[in-house]
Amino acid sequence: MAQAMIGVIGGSGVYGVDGLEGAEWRRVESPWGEPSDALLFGTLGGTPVCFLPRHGRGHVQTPSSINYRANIDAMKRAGVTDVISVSACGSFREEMAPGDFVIVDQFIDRTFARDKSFFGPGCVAHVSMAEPVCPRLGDALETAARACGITVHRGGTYLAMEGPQFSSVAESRLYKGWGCHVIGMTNMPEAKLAREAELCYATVAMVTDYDAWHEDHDAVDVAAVIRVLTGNAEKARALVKAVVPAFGGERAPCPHGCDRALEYALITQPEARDPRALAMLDAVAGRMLG
Ligand SMILES: CSC[C@H]1O[C@H](OP(=O)(O)O)[C@H](O)[C@@H]1O
Ligand SMILES: Nc1ncnc2[nH]cnc12
Repeated sequence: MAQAMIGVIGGSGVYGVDGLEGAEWRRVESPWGEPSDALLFGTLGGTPVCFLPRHGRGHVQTPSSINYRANIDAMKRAGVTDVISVSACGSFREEMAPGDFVIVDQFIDRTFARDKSFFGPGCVAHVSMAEPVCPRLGDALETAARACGITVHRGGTYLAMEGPQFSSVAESRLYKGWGCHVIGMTNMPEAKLAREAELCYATVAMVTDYDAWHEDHDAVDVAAVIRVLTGNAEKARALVKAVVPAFGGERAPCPHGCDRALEYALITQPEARDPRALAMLDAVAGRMLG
């Protein structure tokens, strides 16, 4: 049985980890290009942690310019087993109010200007995204959030939009009508790539606003997001500090199969695989490709 290493991808407002012991920023090279930043390594209560600011320090990457493949590959390469994605979001539900956290369990991917797979010509794979979020990681996050006194909702659908502009009123009403719970710009293709890399993945979506559908609230703008973000970010850092020690010691394989996602996904015949494609997949799929 292996030891867990928890990867934390910090979104808007979350640019570090509280109480990280032995903290050290280290660049991780990836064949997929430049990750958003160096990775911050350390331990929390003895459990290894690796933190990556999704937009880079200083928030320099847009949702569309983030190299999601390099970010996930770098984490996999560094030994991460579980990814906690911390993300600001708008809400389509009255009861999911600014300041609340949502542990989402579904995504609708409306992004269109991003590289979405590690696989392609020369090595084709189709992983299941039916259940994109790891319930074991979600359980740990829910328990830790409640222990921290955070108002947390379990389950919800996150609509990933391309951005960087926010939605129109018509779009916001449309997504609400589709049954979505929250909206953001970054969790896709991040969640798809984490699944391809056989990493457990869960999102803590921190509500900052009611997007543009709510008649009693102004449509979202960055100033409104930032007003709520500061408090949310403090709660998120407390949550990370509380959840990581739950992963200490030896750990059983994922009961939901996240760590074996490629087992029935690769379809290119071994003799037809392109060695150049395989070389790029050494970290993500080395377990399966030998
Ligand atoms: C600063 S508001 C819009 C911005 O915030 C969210 O980022 P993240 O998911 O990284 O927290 C949203 O997706 C947009 O990128
Ligand atoms: N309303 C919203 N739409 C997209 N991304 C967001 N991030 C925070 N609030 C958002």
